[in-house]
Amino acid sequence: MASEWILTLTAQTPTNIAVIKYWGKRDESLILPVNDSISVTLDPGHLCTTTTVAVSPAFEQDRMWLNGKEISLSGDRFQSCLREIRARATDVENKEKGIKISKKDWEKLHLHISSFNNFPTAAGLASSAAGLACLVFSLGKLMNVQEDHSQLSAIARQGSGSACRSLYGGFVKWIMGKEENGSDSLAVQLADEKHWDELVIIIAVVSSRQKETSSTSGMRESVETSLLLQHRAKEVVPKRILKMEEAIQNRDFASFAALACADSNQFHAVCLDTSPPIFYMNDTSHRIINCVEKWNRSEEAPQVAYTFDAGPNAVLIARNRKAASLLIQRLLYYFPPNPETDMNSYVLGDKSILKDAGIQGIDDVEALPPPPEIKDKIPAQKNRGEVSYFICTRPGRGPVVLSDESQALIDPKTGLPK
Ligand SMILES: Nc1ncnc2c1ncn2[C@@H]1O[C@H](COP(=O)(O)OP(=O)(O)OP(=O)(O)O)[C@@H](O)[C@H]1O
Ligand SMILES: C[C@@](O)(CCOP(=O)(O)OP(=O)(O)O)CC(=O)O
Repeated sequence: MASEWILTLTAQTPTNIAVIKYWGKRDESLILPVNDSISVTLDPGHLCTTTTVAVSPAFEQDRMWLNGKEISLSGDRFQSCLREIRARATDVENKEKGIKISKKDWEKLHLHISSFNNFPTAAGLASSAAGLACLVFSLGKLMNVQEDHSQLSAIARQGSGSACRSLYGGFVKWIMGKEENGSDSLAVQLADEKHWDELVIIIAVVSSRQKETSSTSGMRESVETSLLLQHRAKEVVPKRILKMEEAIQNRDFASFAALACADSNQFHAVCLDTSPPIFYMNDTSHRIINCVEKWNRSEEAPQVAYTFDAGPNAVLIARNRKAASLLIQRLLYYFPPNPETDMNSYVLGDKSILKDAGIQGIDDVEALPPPPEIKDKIPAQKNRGEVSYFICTRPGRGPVVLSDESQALIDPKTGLPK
């Protein structure tokens, strides 16, 4: 091997939102869950991680930069992913650059990794899921790993449980598996993103001051203290998984919404059943649930499903574009922005939903009438400034390699972040 070359690869990976939740591990170090879970992959056009991985004989150690800042790779989770993926590396040849790397070379070659999330990191938007999935996917491609996406998902799982579901687009199931070594605890695709492309997803990023308990420690405490978690894992989730798979296959929104809302509520009930109790949702989250429940009950069939992860942010799944535009009207009525806020920075992502709703500027928000389901009742309270911003998105595709050099985050000449 000549010593001056640098080989790079860039990939993009989506985040995902669980509609049947993963909460609780049976093995902490391998990250093996106590139940199956199901998620929807979110459109990477709006929420994604981009990661460039580089290898060179000139690199002296493995290094990583996240959003431009160097971070340590010494944690067990990063180390597990690096070890597992290196163990599966195969021969790589790049004729154009005259580079040949043999399977055994990978053991001594070091990596530089630069990653960027196009949405806030550690803000309850599952950056760890997209981030760890992207790390494993991009390294797998760079090292010519032959394993399929499900096998890669079992490696990403060891970085963060929910990351395994980001190896596929559309609707994904993480099968908990039975093996002690975790080899059968992996993700499979239930349906791709085109299967149910009417769905529209609106995320309400709720302003929150308090630092929440991390998912990792929260679920550890629930496993140790919550009897409801044991009941949920044994009796409730297995049946719900079957029903949710059926609802997705049949595009049965009424069942999908009932199951997703019930499962989110039960996950938060498990958090309350934990000792000491964990509070992830706040008053704003509860107000959003009320708004959706009230509206759904006033219609013949549910229009929107809600689900909340380990934080106060709401993920709202509307049955179609029409329902999404009626939803954004309601959300903006109850949660108008602070004065001086530019609508362009208050509603992000697919802004065409806003256009469908007839909202161009702040004046249109102020002029919104109360939703009909509260008509003739006590005027609804407005909660200005309780939501930081909304993101409009949809179910999206799985990881892809980006071949356009301009999207790479590492300079191919220096081996350092651009
Ligand atoms: N692009 C990335 N590449 C590698 N690791 C990442 C990346 N983005 C985030 N992470 C890891 O995930 C951690 C943040 O995870 P954390 O669970 O705190 O937040 P989150 O996933 O954004 O929110 P939540 O889990 O509440 O939805 C970061 O500190 C980092 O270790
Ligand atoms: C509430 C959840 O979002 C919990 C996600 O937990 P993480 O995957 O972040 O936890 P670790 O495996 O410890 O990294 C539900 C879900 O995504 O299924």
